[in-house]
Amino acid sequence: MNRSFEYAALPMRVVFGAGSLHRLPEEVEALGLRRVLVLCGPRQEAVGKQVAAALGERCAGILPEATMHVPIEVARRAREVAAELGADGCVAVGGGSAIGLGKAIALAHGLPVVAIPTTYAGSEMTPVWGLTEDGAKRTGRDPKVLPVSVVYDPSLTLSMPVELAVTSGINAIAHAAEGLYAPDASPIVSLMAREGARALTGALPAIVERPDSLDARGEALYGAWLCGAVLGATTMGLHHKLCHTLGGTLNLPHSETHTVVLPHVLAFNGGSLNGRDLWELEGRLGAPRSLRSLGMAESDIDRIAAIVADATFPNPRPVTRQDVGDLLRAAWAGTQPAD
Ligand SMILES: NC(=O)C1=CN([C@@H]2O[C@H](COP(=O)(O)OP(=O)(O)OC[C@H]3O[C@@H](n4cnc5c(N)ncnc54)[C@H](O)[C@@H]3O)[C@@H](O)[C@H]2O)C=CC1
Ligand SMILES: O=C(O)/C=C\C(=O)CC(=O)O
Repeated sequence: MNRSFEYAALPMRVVFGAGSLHRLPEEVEALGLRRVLVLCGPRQEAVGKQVAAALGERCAGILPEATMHVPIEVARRAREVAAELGADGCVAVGGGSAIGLGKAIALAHGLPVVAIPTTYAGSEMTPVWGLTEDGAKRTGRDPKVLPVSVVYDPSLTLSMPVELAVTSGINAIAHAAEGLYAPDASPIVSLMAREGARALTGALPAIVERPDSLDARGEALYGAWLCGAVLGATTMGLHHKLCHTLGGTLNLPHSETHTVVLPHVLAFNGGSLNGRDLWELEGRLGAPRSLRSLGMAESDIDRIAAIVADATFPNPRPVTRQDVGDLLRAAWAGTQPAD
């Protein structure tokens, strides 16, 4: 075989294991940080306080205002708070929204981010930032938003509702699926993608059956780490472009949108993960399978199809406006994807 690829390892530390939250103070100390701002979502203020307590006098304050898709107003306020407090870094605890808020501060002020992920979204492993302004989501890559240290503690994911664990796990599988056919894929990325998808497809049914299983939660978080690393290393295609547009333009929920759309994109693109199999797995896991059930109006389909078809992104198969419209109509109605 005539192999040809490029691969750049991202500079970051990972600490993984149940109970590893207790390693946070030494991570922060090793970075030389003295006044960190703790970021979390309003529904996770308790875990934000737990993190602040672990940090002791190194915590400058808590901002429990992380919001999905990082609205620009929320980003601006967080940047102001960080500056007012004289913060020299951020600790973001939560899902992609909390970590995204840390990245928004890093993008403007260059403060290092330590991430403690509590979902499987994978933002902690990427130099990708996202901001939503005037109904449109912009994303970009910048090395300064890549978290410098990531503490994965599966025990912090036990509180994640099973419904979110399922959709967030499928969000992670989406990174693996598109990483496998990305133009900048490489052998190490493909290994991570296959192993991440394997871990998650095994762990999600186990979580549904036994939500309190730390082993299953740990296996899912391990898979999420790998899939997040795939997202960080490759350029995503049609699936991620569709989900960004649906999320940023219509404010649809992130992981649920990924869950509904992915089987249809896989059926369209082909590739090594099968869309029909995933759709059937989603049915067994009780996951949402229609955009209609997420609140999308049918009348928005053509508008989203036009935005996506006019955008530039790599994809293994060329995409027309008609293709995107047909795909969205099937995902909106929740019909079984084509074989
Ligand atoms: N820049 C990047 O590389 C990436 C960015 N993202 C962004 O992240 C956002 C979505 O992140 P998600 O993690 O899907 O959602 P999220 O961070 O908004 O979390 C969803 C809800 O679940 C709660 N939650 C999270 N973990 C929990 C736990 N363990 N127990 C109980 N409640 C918990 C949160 O507080 C929130 O209310 C989107 O804005 C998306 O664009 C997602 C993936 C990668
Ligand atoms: O939208 C962002 O903030 C950046 C990337 C992602 O959300 C990746 C994804 O769609 O899961």
